[in-house]
Amino acid sequence: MLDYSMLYPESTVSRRAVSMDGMWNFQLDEKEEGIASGWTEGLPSPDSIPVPASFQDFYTEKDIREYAGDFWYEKDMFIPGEWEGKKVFVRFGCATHRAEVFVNGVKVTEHLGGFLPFSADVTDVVRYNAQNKLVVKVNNELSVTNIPCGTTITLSNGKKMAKPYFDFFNYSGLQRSVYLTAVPQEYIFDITTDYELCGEDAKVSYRIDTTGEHTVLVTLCDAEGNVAASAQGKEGVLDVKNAHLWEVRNAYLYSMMVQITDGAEVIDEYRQEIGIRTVEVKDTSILLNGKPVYLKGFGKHEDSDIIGRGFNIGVMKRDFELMKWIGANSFRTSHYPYSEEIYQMADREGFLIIDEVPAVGLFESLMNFMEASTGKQTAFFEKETTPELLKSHLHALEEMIARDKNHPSVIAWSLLNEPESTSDAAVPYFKEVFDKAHELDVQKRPRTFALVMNAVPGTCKCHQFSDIVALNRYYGWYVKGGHEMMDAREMLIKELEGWKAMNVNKPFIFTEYGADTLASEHKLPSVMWSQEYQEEYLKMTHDVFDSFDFVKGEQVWNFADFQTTEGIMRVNGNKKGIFTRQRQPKDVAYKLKQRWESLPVDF
Ligand SMILES: CCCN1C[C@@H](O)[C@H](O)[C@@H](C(=O)O)C1
Repeated sequence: MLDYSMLYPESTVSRRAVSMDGMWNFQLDEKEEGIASGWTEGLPSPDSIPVPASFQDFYTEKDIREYAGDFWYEKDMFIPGEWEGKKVFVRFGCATHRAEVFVNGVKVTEHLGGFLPFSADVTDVVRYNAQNKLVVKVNNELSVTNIPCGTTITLSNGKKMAKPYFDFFNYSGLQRSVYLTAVPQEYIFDITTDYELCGEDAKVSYRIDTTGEHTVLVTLCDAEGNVAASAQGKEGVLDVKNAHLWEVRNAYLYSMMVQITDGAEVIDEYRQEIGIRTVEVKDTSILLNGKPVYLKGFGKHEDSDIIGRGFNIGVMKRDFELMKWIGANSFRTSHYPYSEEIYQMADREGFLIIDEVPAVGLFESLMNFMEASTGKQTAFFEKETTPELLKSHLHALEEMIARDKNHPSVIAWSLLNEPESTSDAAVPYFKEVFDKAHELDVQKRPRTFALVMNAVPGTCKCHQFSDIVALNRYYGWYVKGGHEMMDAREMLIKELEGWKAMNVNKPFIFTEYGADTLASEHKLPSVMWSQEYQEEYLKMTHDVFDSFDFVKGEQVWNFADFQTTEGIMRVNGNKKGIFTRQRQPKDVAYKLKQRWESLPVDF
């Protein structure tokens, strides 16, 4: 069990959640002098910067964009007198990739992992009815002992630089909202739900974790506010008659009200939206509420102009409108858990999410997938650092499942992305990760990982752990691109024939396939990077998918163009988007819309 609650910050009759978003003081600490120089009491010569946001794209200096090392944030926070007697926390949506938190000069917590929330209990260090000094030291260096993996080099001028083992920019900072929260001394710590369908009715099993022993009441209301069921006790089952199920692209949310009571007094109260649905794998089908579903959608990134990987509520709204327009029903949170608000929106809009832990870059090379496409074998999991990496990986997995477990939109866990999975050493590592996910998730959702290109029939030693086999494949781009596409098609068919011959009897989905495309490029006949080529590539790939009945999902890489490190393979970022980074359609979006709107519903 984590030592901080993962419940989303909410104000209720017993709680307060105050946003600290806005301009914060900010200062780089290239000499790593901050601790010794007393920055924990306040920054000596700060700039000011928005939170939530990555810091890299605000400035004009390349040294700042490429900065790797320590950097500090500072914010004054007023703690009202009426909070005295409650427990007071500072809750970070994330701090990328690690943080130490100080209040009034006292260290209150630290956290490793850049894409999940954590809280600092500041009850005993704050002054009430007064301003308090919050200072956060963040560090964005990469290594092979934390996820996502990479390394940090030192340039000839002594400056550090991140070298990711992954294909997205190492944006960092306080990239999600920060809240000041107050809860009663006895409060609701966690809520866990599970579902069973019984004809027209449903059973909602629940467990409520609190910090005390008073009575717990649970009331489930339908969307009209009518009580659908209620129960007393920290664990129980709510019998819901004529349950209105949560369906793909046809969401229905109930409101679960949880109260800790002492007679008529409400000690703590928290409300969470839930969707009654089941998800399971049966043979080669993915079943939602017992009915087969075919995943249509994307690999995405939390990525946009100016604020980088900062949570952008407007981009979130536009992305969902575009996904509805194009006929998608799902996306993978490649390659890290996204902001909570995105899952809340998917719950409301009826989108299916494959929730991915930031285990990317677990392959022994900088351009990992390029090495993989050459069949290069690496013993990534035989390093002496592997045990420490596994510890970080399992902790991030525990946080992700604790945070996202009650979202009806989350239908599967992606536990690694393009790891090295062809060596014997990978097998025990994968077993630990997959077993942990099964143990932590009361709903026992399907588990998967994205197979990199050298993980094919006969070489991959780890797809045995997957409930859904997810393939990242680029036949026609990284392999046999251009006029050789006819041979790429044959290679894709050959691989799928190979999987078919293995009688894996699991659903296969493509979690990546795509072609870099400049929205400015038209060419007849086509050439790679032209809009015409992206269309030809997707048509070839889809035609092959349609001839294998165990293919149960297609998630194009990528929803939108996104920022990567600079290099000879990237034109100011990855251009495989169906939409531009500014969320405007490339020509192929209209073809994809036609395909997805014409695909049969049942598979
Ligand atoms: C084996 C494919 C790996 N895949 C990872 C993803 O993060 C990259 O952006 C993508 C690409 O190269 O476009 C390749």
